[in-house]
Amino acid sequence: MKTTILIVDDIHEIMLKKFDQAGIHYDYQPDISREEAEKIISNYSGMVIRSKFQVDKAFFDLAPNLRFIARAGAGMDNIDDAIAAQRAVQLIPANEGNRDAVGEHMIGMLLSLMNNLNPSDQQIRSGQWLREANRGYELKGRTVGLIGYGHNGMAMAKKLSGFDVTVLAYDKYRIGYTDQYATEADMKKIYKEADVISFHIPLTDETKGMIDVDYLAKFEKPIFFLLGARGGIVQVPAVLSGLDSGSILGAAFDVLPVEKFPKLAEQNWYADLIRRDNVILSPHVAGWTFESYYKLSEIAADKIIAFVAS
Ligand SMILES: O=C(O)CC[C@@H](O)C(=O)O
Repeated sequence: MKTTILIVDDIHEIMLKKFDQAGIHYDYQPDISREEAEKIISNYSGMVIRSKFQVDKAFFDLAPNLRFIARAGAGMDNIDDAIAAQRAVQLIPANEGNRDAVGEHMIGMLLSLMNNLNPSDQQIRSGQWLREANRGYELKGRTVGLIGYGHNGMAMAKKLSGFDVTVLAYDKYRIGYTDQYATEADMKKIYKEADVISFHIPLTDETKGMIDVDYLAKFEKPIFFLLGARGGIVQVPAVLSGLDSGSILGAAFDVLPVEKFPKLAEQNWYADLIRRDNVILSPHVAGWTFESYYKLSEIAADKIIAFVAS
């Protein structure tokens, strides 16, 4: 079957240009609904997605000719990878495309938390000039624990290298590496030494809800907590308890277990989360820059072209 790709989400035109140059056929249908995609997917050998819909067993059953699914993004949690493996459908992520964006965003959130930028900005807008209440903390000399050391974790470590911090990285799947930006560590060392923790791991059956009260209780020092991976890995009430007890000094969430309104506002932890000055939130945009929009599409296109040629 000739390679024909269905692109079901909004991508940068660089991808289409690259496919044109490589002579690859595609249908660019960024507004297609899942129902419409289900009707036509059997005609395609490849698919490009972002976060639009879950590619589950029901969808795979309608796609007997599919050889690959590429994601113009990093996380592949909206694809059933077990079914993909069973059906020999290659999954192609493009995580190199937004790692810089995520690293910069998470460091921005951290610096903002450590220097009270959000509350002080709001205070000035409401006529309050409070200096002592806004005394900040410095990052220099602290230890940052990275949990997950793939593309995103490594980009974060590299960006932290100018801050005079110690970076400890734990990755269950990368034992025995060394690089100039982070020191490999087990979780025991991170629990003991980290002042800041940042998660760079995917959402899987194993990681779902893993950041709970017991997990957070293992950290021996008060920590700043950063989450820019997937909201599904955290139990938000556990972080709120840590903020109450002082074992968490501040928390930054670019992702939440439930995203978008109105569902987010219906969560029983939402009101408690948003009332706090030492919490900073962004709407799943850490990897969402003008530059990453281009790079994600460019990298996904290059990987698809290489896969098709192989
Ligand atoms: O495309 C998106 O909406 C998600 C972006 C990001 O979380 C990713 O997995 O690359």
